[in-house]
Amino acid sequence: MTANSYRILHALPGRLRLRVPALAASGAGESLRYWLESHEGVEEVRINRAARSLVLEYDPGQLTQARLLERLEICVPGSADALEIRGASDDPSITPLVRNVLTLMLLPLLPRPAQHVATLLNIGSKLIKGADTLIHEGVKVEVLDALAVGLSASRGKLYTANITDFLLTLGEYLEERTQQQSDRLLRRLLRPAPTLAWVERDGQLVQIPGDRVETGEILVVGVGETIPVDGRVVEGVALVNQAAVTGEDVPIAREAPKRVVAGSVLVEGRLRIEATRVGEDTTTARVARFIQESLDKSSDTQRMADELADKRVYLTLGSAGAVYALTRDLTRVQSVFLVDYSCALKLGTPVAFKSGLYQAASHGVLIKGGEAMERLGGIDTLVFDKTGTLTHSELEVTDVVVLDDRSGETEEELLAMVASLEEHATHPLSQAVVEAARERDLQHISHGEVDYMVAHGVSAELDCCRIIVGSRHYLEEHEGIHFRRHEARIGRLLDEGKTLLYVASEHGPMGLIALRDTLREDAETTLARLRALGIDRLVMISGDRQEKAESLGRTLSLDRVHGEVRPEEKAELIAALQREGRKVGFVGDGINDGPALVAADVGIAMSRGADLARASADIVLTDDRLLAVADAREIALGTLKVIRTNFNATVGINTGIMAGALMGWLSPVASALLHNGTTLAVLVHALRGARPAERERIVEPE
Ligand SMILES: Nc1ncnc2c1ncn2[C@@H]1O[C@H](COP(=O)(O)OP(=O)(O)OP(=O)(O)O)[C@@H](O)[C@H]1O
Ligand SMILES: [Zn+2]
Repeated sequence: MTANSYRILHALPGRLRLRVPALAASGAGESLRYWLESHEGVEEVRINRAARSLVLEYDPGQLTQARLLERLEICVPGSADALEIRGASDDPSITPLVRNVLTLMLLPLLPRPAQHVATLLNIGSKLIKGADTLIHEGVKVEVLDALAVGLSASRGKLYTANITDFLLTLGEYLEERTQQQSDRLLRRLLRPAPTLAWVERDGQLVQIPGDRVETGEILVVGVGETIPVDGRVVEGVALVNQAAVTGEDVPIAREAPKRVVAGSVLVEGRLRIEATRVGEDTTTARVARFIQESLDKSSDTQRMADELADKRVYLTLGSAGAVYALTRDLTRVQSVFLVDYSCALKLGTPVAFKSGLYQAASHGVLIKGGEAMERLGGIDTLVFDKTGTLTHSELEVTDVVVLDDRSGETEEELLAMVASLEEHATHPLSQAVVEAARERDLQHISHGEVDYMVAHGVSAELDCCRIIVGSRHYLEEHEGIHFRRHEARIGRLLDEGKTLLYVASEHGPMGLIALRDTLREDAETTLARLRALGIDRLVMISGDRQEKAESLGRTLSLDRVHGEVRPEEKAELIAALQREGRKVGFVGDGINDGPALVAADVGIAMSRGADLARASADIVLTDDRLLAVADAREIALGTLKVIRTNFNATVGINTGIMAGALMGWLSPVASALLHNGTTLAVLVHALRGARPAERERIVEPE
C-alpha cells in the first residue's frame, strides 16, 4: 500500500486517527476491522465511512504505532483483491520480446535515419525504466542497463544496442515466467483444507462443513479445532493461535466479547462463538495473507547475492569512470558497462529458488519460501514424531475389552460411548475409534461438553457418570483411577505391540481399546535415502511407551529414540540437540508438535497433520507420503548447488570478460554477447533447477 492510501490525521500514544480513502467502498470497513481487531493489543477500532476516518485505540505497551501501520498496510481496504499476491497476476507480456525480434529483423532493411527511430522506439522502455529507477531508488542494475543500451545507441552502434536490449528482455521474461508459475502453484497448494464445525441447532450440537455455517449461528470450538468462521466470543475462555492467519505464532487469550478470525486454532479451553462472517470472504483473506507471508521471506543466500549485486553496480561505474579518465576511449567504457554482472547474480538466485519451490510442490512438498529451503539443505539431524509420521496416520481398532463385568455392558456399547467423545478430538487415535464405531453402525450416545487434555485424553459427563478416556498416565496419575488389577490383560495386548486407550468412569476402570499402528511402507526407504542425502543422525520421539519406541527404533535402525515424551519436552529435546551443535529438522503432525516445529531449524508437517502443525511448519507435505521428505531434501540440496555453481560461474566468467573489456580487447558487441550469453546460461541453469533423479511427477490440476 502506498503512502497515499492513508494519511495520519492525529496520533497520540495508544490512539491513532487516520484518513483512509478506500473506506468509501462498501464492506471495506468490515474487513479492515476484522483484520485489525485480530491483533493483540488493539483495543478498539472505530470507522466512520462517510468521513473515511478510522480511529484505532491500542495498548502502547503491546503495540507500537509503526507496527500497527505495518499491519494496516497489509490489508488495503476496499478492493476485494487487496490481499492478492503481488506479481502473480497476469502472464508476463511477450510484446517487448516480439518488438525486439521485429526491430532486429527490420533494421537491415531500413534507411539509416529510420534505423535510429526504430532503435529508439525499441530501447525506449529500458531508458525510461533506468531513469525512473535512478530517481526513485538510486543507482541500481536498471540504471546500468539503460546506460549500456543508451550509450551504444547514442554512439550509433545500433545493432549492439538492440541485441543487448533483446538479451536483457529475454532474461526478464524468463524470470517473470518462473516466478509466476511457482506462485500460482503455491497458491493452489496452500488453500486451506475444509474445516468442520460444531453448531448448536435445536438445542443439539451437530457437525457440519465449516462453509455451511450461517451468520448468527452459535458454534462450539474445542481444543485443537480450527475456528471455521469469523465471529464474536459469547462464552468461554481460550488460548487461540492465529499463526495461519497472521503468521504470528503466539497464542493469545480470547473471551467474550472479543472477536476471533477464521483459521485460528484453539490451543486451550473452549469457546462458544457467534458467527458474524461466513463463507468465502473469511477464507480468501487468510489464504492470501498466509501465502504472501511465505513468498515474501527472502533467504540469506538471496540477500547475499543482492548485496553483492548492488556493490557490483558501483564497481562497474567506478571502473568505467577510471577507464574513461585513463583512455578517453568510449568504446571501452561501453564494453565495461555491458559486462556488469550484477543482473546474473540478482536474477539467478531467486529464479533458482522459485524453480526449486516449484519442483518441490510438484512432488507434494510445500516449502514456504527460499529461506526454508536453504535451512532444509543445511540440517544434519532429523527428528521424527512417531504417530502419524513414521507410522500411518490411520490406526486400526483391533480389540475392545470390557473390564467391569458387573456392569453388563457390551463391547459395542463401550465403543459407541468412547467414539461419541472422541468425535470431538483431533488425534489419530480418536479418528481410529470414530471410524471403528462408524463401520459397526453404532449410535451416538448423548453427553455433555467434552474436555480434551492435549497428550492425555478426553472426558465428559454422561447420564450415568463422568467418563474418562486416554493414556494410562492420564487415568492413573491425573484421575487416580488404577488399572493394576487388570495387569495381565494389559500386558498381553501390549506384548502384541498394540497401543491402548484406557476407559474409566469416576467409579473405576471400564475397559480398554487396543489399536494397531502400522509402520509406513516407505519409512525404511525414506530413512535410508535421508542418510544418503547427508543426514547423519535420525531420531524418533514419541508420547507412546518407551518399550514400543525402542522396538520401533531397532526395526528402523534409528540413532536415538525417546519414548513417553510429554509434549512440552519435544521442543526441549530439539533445543538440546541444537546445543550439541546440530542443525535440526523436525517432522511432526500433532497440535502438540507446534513448539517443536518452531524450535527446530526447519519444521516439517505431515499432510494429515493438525492445522496448527501445518501453520507452524516451514514445510508442509501435501500428499500423505513420507518419501516426500527425502524428495524435498534432495531438491533443496540440488537447488543450493545450482545457486553455488551459478554464482561461481557468473563471477568467474564475467571477471574475465570485464578484464578483456578494460584492456580494450573486446568490442562492445562481443562483450555484450559474451556477458548476456552468460546471464542467459545462468538463468536457464537456474530454471532447469534441481530435479530429483527419478520418480513420478504429480501432474498439477487445471
Ligand atoms: N484424543 C485422545 N483420546 C484419547 N487419548 C489420547 C488422546 N490424545 C492423546 N491421548 C493419549 O495421550 C498419549 C500421548 O499423546 P501424544 O499425542 O503426545 O503422543 P502419541 O499419540 O503417542 O503420538 P506421538 O508419537 O506423535 O507423540 C497418547 O498415546 C494417548 O494415550
Ligand atoms: Zn500428565
